[in-house]
Amino acid sequence: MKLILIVNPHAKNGYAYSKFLTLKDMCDREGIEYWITGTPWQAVEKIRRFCTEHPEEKTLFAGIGGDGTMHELVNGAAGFPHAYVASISAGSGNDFGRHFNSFPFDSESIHELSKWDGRNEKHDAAQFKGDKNGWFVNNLGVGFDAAVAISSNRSRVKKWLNRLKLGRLIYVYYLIFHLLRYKPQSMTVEIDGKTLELEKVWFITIANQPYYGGGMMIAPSACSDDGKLDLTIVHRLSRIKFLAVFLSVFFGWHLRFKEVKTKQGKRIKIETADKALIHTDGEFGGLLTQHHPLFVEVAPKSWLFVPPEKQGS
Ligand SMILES: Nc1ncnc2c1ncn2[C@@H]1O[C@H](COP(=O)(O)OP(=O)(O)OP(=O)(O)O)[C@@H](O)[C@H]1O
Repeated sequence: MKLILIVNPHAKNGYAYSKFLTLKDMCDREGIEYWITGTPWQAVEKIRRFCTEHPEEKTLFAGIGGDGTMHELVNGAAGFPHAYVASISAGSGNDFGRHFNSFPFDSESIHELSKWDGRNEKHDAAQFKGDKNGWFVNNLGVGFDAAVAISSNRSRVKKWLNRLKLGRLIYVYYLIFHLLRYKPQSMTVEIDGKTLELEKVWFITIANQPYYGGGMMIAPSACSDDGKLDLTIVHRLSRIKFLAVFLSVFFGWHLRFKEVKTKQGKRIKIETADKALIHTDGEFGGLLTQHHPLFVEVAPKSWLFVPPEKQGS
């Protein structure tokens, strides 16, 4: 059994990297392999290549980063029966760790992982196909929430605000920015063969676990090993009421609004005659357009997770 640490040097604005440097000598001394990624998506390609070239070797890939890093690890490992995934928490939002449980970022965790005995849990992920293809493990969003997440991720100011521990301000800024400009759209959603025609849709999220946006409980009933995905659909409401709904997600009160629909399903198709942004685990997931409908399908128990032995880290 093999352990490979995967360090995203950009997670939490370089915190993951600078902290890892304090543990690097220990890893070198103890022969623990680590990859420090050079570009986004490199981890996915390296994991797939490694798993293909070493089909007999049970390998545990432990991500040092946040949700974007774990998104890459699951995209690399999903579908390989000998690839296992763990998370060492070193990101800003860490919704992955909130649900699945991460290891704390310290030498004890690395030691524990290096003595891993094969213990694991099987979880669902989902595959999406559209303008872009891939897997997600936390959630996928279409529309307003994707616009806010993607604008915030791309913002150069975010880095500086994060250094001042004011990173959330950038979400508030883009929340207001898109709230004033966003045009809700008509969408057709097919869930396990049943069609819903929806008007004035602000956003649709498809969740595998409850948390998103750094701790908001968007889908309280979502369960990552039930073979189903949980949809939250927000539509047909004024800008001002939408703001109230969006803010209520922080307290989990959004389900009390009649304009918020929840559904469960295994196979989902979303179409629009307009154009909408998609995020997958908070990362850019392509565009929903007339020419590129979005297909999402749950992949039950398709990846193997190694949680800390002491839960709640
Ligand atoms: N070597 C790299 N160079 C640049 N970007 C990278 C590299 N490796 C991964 N990334 C990207 O870095 C971004 C941020 O990573 P991540 O999401 O893990 O950290 P975070 O934003 O601090 O945490 P969270 O998403 O939990 O708030 C992701 O989009 C990921 O794809």
